Amino acid sequence: MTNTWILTTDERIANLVEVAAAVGGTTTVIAVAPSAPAVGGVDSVIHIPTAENVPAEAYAGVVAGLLADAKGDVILAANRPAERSFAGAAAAALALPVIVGATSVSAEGAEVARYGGLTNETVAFKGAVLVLEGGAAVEADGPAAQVHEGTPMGAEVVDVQPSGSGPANLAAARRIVSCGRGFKAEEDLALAQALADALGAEIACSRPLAEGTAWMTKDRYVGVSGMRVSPDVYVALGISGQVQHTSGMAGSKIVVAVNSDAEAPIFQISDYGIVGDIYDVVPALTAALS
Ligand SMILES: Cc1cc2nc3c(=O)[nH]c(=O)nc-3n(C[C@H](O)[C@H](O)[C@H](O)COP(=O)(O)OP(=O)(O)OC[C@H]3O[C@@H](n4cnc5c(N)ncnc54)[C@H](O)[C@@H]3O)c2cc1C
Repeated sequence: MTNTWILTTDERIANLVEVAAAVGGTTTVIAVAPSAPAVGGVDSVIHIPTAENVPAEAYAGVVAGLLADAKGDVILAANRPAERSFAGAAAAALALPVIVGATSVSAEGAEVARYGGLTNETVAFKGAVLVLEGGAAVEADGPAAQVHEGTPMGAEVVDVQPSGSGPANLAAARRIVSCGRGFKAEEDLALAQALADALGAEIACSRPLAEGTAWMTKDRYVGVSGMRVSPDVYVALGISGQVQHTSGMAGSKIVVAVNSDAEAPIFQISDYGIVGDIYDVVPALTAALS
């Protein structure tokens, strides 16, 4: 029987627990954190305690060591920086493939988005490491954690510089206001933030605003190489709607787009479209919602 392992640094793994249920067998969480997170809906939790000022990534080898007998199993890692390190270490130790961008997973294989989400490939495997969005926090009543002590690699946190927008969990967000290259300056993103505040939404962006300008952190860009989101409402501001972006938000229930170009592709997948200048429309929307 194929079993599932979930690699995480916290309890934000609701999507992974759901995937594990689809795989079948037992589900074991390996949690690398200062204290054991409470996670329900799984069979067992192994807690690797982190020492003060040692980054979770430094325990990647310890995580891989715990998975020594898991070659035929399905290993799920949340799509976050430390967890991606665990995924790489596990895949290297077990000589398993790493699969990113799966849209569904079973014990035997996965459907994986290809060509920027234009098509899906069916991948068969006997054991694999999959990097998927973690999702919301799971409910608290889970099994008691077994502690596994391990020696980290020699790495130390010497400085912490919080990003302006703070860590995001877009996969769990019910409402998202997303900004594109229609914004001309970083300070103009305050318009989008005000709308997000009025809507109770998370702020997100297209890739150029995270990879090109670095106006937002990389955990806030949506798309085939960024985050996959499925909120109730996705508001796209000054985003053209290239497939590399829309494949990451296609699961949104309601899409609202504001764009000055009536021919912008984003309107083809929008439930509500406003042809107009974001610098006029966004403050008006915010005022109407406040
Ligand atoms: C391998 C690969 C992977 C990629 N992965 C991703 C990914 O994961 N996510 C992602 O987002 N992109 C990704 N991209 C990039 C993607 O192809 C697009 O270039 C990107 O999504 C465009 O971002 P944008 O819509 O913000 O900008 P643009 O395409 O430049 O669109 C800007 C839009 O703003 C509108 N606009 C301009 N001014 C205003 C105004 N004042 N008011 C209203 N509207 C205005 C314009 O009409 C235009 O439609 C990837 C590309 C490659 C090659």
